[in-house]
Amino acid sequence: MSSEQPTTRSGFVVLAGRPNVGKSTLTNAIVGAKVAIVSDKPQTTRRAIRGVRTTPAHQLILVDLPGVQRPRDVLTERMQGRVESELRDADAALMLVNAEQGIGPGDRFIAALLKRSPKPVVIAVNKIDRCGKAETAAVLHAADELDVAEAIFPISARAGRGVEALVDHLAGLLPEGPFYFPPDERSDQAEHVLLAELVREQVLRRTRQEVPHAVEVEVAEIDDADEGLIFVRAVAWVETDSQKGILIGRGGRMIRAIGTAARRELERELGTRVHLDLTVRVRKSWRTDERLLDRLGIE
Ligand SMILES: Nc1nc2c(ncn2[C@@H]2O[C@H](COP(=O)(O)OP(=O)(O)OP(=O)(O)O)[C@@H](O)[C@H]2O)c(=O)[nH]1
Repeated sequence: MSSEQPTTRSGFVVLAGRPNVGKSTLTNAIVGAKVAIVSDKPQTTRRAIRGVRTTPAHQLILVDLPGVQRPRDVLTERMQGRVESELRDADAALMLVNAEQGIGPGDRFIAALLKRSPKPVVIAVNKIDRCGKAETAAVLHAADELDVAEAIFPISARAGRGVEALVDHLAGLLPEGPFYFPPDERSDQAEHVLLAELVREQVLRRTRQEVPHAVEVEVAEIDDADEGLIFVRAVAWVETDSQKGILIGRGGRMIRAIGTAARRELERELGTRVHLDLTVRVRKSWRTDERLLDRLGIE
């Protein structure tokens, strides 16, 4: 008779994919909680957010990478560096492609990047809820022709279709070993970063064109000294006075709407009443300000 402990598997899977393919939605579906914000604007994800999924048998840690892009400014250069270093430290890579759009040059660029690493690569073809059978089959075939993946899964991250089969396969790629995080932990994001992301999500929902990408949110203070009420002071940084004007809106209407919606999200997250103090401030070219990027937690 053996008295050995059942073996567990644990490890890191990096998520790569063009902007807007559904990486955040899939992270949330796998983890079973909202750990990454979702928006219909590309390039929403700026940080490598880890979602942690734990079962008795495995712990799968997802590193939700920013949309892979050629370096353009300090911000995207940092993202690029992040992709490469995360790949080095991961056990496998999961490349997400968009079934609705098919395989394009951006996907080929990512596939080439992944091919340079010896780590196993799995492709998930997402948004199959938007496609017919023949269309999905054509994209699965095109994904296979990228010649990078050892397995390909059709999924709908939004509807949860195919996600369990994908997770089972990924779990099998993880090495045997103890868990990195306590079983009830789902993310390693600092609280102020998560709260700032929830505020930024509401900004993204309500703004258009260049404004969404010009905004960064910093949570400067979280004070829970009052019973049953948490005070959160947040600053929305923009790059120009005109962006500030847009964000504040006529008579302050826009910032009030953002603040009200964000406060509800914070209350849901924190499980208590929240007083949100949200101001808009201009910092010319914060994207190239290394010190501010450090303070905002963008590595
Ligand atoms: N129909 C459909 N829409 C989806 C699916 N998965 C994600 N979406 C939508 O696609 C959009 C982008 O999703 P995100 O999860 O924010 O994409 P992302 O890859 O994290 O985006 P970046 O932050 O730009 O890297 C959102 O509007 C999602 O609701 C899916 O399976 N089906």
